[in-house]
Amino acid sequence: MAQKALQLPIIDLNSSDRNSTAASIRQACVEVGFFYLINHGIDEELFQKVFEESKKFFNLPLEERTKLFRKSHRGYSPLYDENLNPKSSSKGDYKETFYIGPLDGALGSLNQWPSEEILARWRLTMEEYYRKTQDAGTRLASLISLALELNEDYFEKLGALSPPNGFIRLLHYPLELGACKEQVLGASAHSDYGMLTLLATDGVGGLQVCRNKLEQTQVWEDVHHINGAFIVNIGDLMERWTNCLFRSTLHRVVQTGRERYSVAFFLDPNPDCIVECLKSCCSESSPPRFPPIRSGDYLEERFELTYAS
Ligand SMILES: O=C(O)CCC(=O)C(=O)O
Ligand SMILES: [Fe+2]
Repeated sequence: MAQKALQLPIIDLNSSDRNSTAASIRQACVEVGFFYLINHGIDEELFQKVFEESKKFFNLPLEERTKLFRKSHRGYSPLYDENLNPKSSSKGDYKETFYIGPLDGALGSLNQWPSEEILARWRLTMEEYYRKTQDAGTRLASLISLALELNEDYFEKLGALSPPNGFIRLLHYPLELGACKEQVLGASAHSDYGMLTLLATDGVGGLQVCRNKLEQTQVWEDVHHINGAFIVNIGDLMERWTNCLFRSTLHRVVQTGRERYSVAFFLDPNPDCIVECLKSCCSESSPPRFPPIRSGDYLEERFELTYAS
C-alpha cells in the first residue's frame, strides 16, 4: 500500500479571481501535476447516471461486450488487453475499458455504441457527459494558458482545441478471484499521453501517484476521492509544451479487495496541432528538450504501445 496520502490543491473553475486561480494551478502543475477541480458544471446527477450506465455495460455477458471489441481506439477492451506500462513484464492490466472518441463530424461515426434495445439511455448519457466534460476541460485550458503567462485563448488560437481530440475511457476494475503470485495492477504505472485528464472516481481507493519517478526507490502516495470533484492531471504533451515545467506524473491503480469503477476524460490536442516548446517555457539557458511533434502522430505511437496485439 502507499506510504502516505497526498494533499492536493482544490481549484475552483468558476472562481472570479482568475489570476489567483491561475497561480494556484501553476503551483500545482509544477509541484505535483495533479489537483482537484470543483465547480466544473457537471452535476452529481449526471455523474451518477454515467456510473450507472457504465456498470450496466460491464455487467452485460462477455459475449455482448465483445461484440463491441475496440476498433480505431473506440469500443471495448477486455481484461489484460492493455498494459499501461509497456516496459513491465506483467501480462497486462486487471481492468476492462470502453472508449468513446469525438462525437461530431466524420470521426463521430467511428464510435461504437451498445444497442438501444439493450441499453436504452446509454448513448445519450455518455454524449451528454462527453460534451459537458469537454467544455469544462476547454475552460480549464484557458486558465492553464494564464498560468503559463499566455493569453487565455492561446491553445484555441494554436488550433489545439478546434476541435480537441477528446476521449472518454470508462474503466472497470473487477474483484480479482484467487491469489496471484505476481502483483497484478488494476492500471500499471503510467503517465497520461495528452494534454489534460479529468478523472471521476467512485469513492473506492486504489489510485496512487509517484512524484519521484527518476529515483530508484519509488514512493507511492494515495489520491483520495472528493465527492463531486474531478481529479485532474497533466499529460505528456503538456509536459513537452512546457519543457517539463508542468509535470506529467506517474500514477497507477492498485487492487484494494474492492470492485472499482472510474471514468477518465482525456482532453488531447487536435491531431494536426504541432506541439512544440512554448516561448514562455524556454530560454537560452533552458533550451527546448523535445523536438516539435504532430499531436496525432505522438498519440498514435503511444496508443500502439499500450496494446499487446
Ligand atoms: O482509474 C483510475 O483512477 C485512473 C485511470 C487512469 O489513470 C487512466 O485511465 O489513465
Ligand atoms: Fe492515467
